[in-house]
Amino acid sequence: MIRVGQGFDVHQLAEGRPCIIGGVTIPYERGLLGHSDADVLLHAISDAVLGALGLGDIGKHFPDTDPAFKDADSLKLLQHIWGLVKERGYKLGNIDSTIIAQRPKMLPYIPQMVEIIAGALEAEDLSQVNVKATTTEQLGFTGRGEGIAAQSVVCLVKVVL
Ligand SMILES: Nc1ccn([C@@H]2O[C@H](COP(=O)(O)O)[C@@H](O)[C@H]2O)c(=O)n1
Ligand SMILES: C[C@@]1(CO)OP(=O)(O)OP(=O)(O)OC[C@H]1O
Repeated sequence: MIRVGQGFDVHQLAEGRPCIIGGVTIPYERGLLGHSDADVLLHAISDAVLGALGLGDIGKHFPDTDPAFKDADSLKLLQHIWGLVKERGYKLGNIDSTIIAQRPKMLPYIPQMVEIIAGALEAEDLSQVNVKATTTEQLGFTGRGEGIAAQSVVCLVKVVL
């Protein structure tokens, strides 16, 4: 038995904020704005995992009106969600994600993101976790550098005992 989910998220780029993507703090002149640390990639992954379980979305579990999640570490939110996966007897099949950003250049940071995501999702092998990046060729809000988007698709596999 497998279950598949997809997630998509967008955060605005703003001055005076750290640029945290996939759990990695990337040196950049601006960062992502949100109620939490605004880790757009971990949010897309969280939504993909919740979608696979039929459990709604990240805002349902961690409302952006709740002060408890102000500046929350999105890795901790994902780890909590992964607990729900394990409770239901699933493990990671594979996950594939794309960061949509004109800048900064993500490629140097992707191996570290993969390690962090693989840790949170308890992957048996790093090949189960793929992260890609693309520009939008200077088109649209991502192309103008107004924000960064991310999308993710996950496959969960029922653990056979
Ligand atoms: N923010 C980004 C965007 C892209 N990359 C890498 O560059 C490659 C080419 O991007 P195009 O949008 O021109 O197709 C892409 O495949 C990524 O490897 C990146 O590192 N950071
Ligand atoms: C993560 C949460 C909660 O702190 O806040 P944001 O960082 O604003 O992120 P978003 O992807 O808009 O929605 C989920 C929120 O509930």
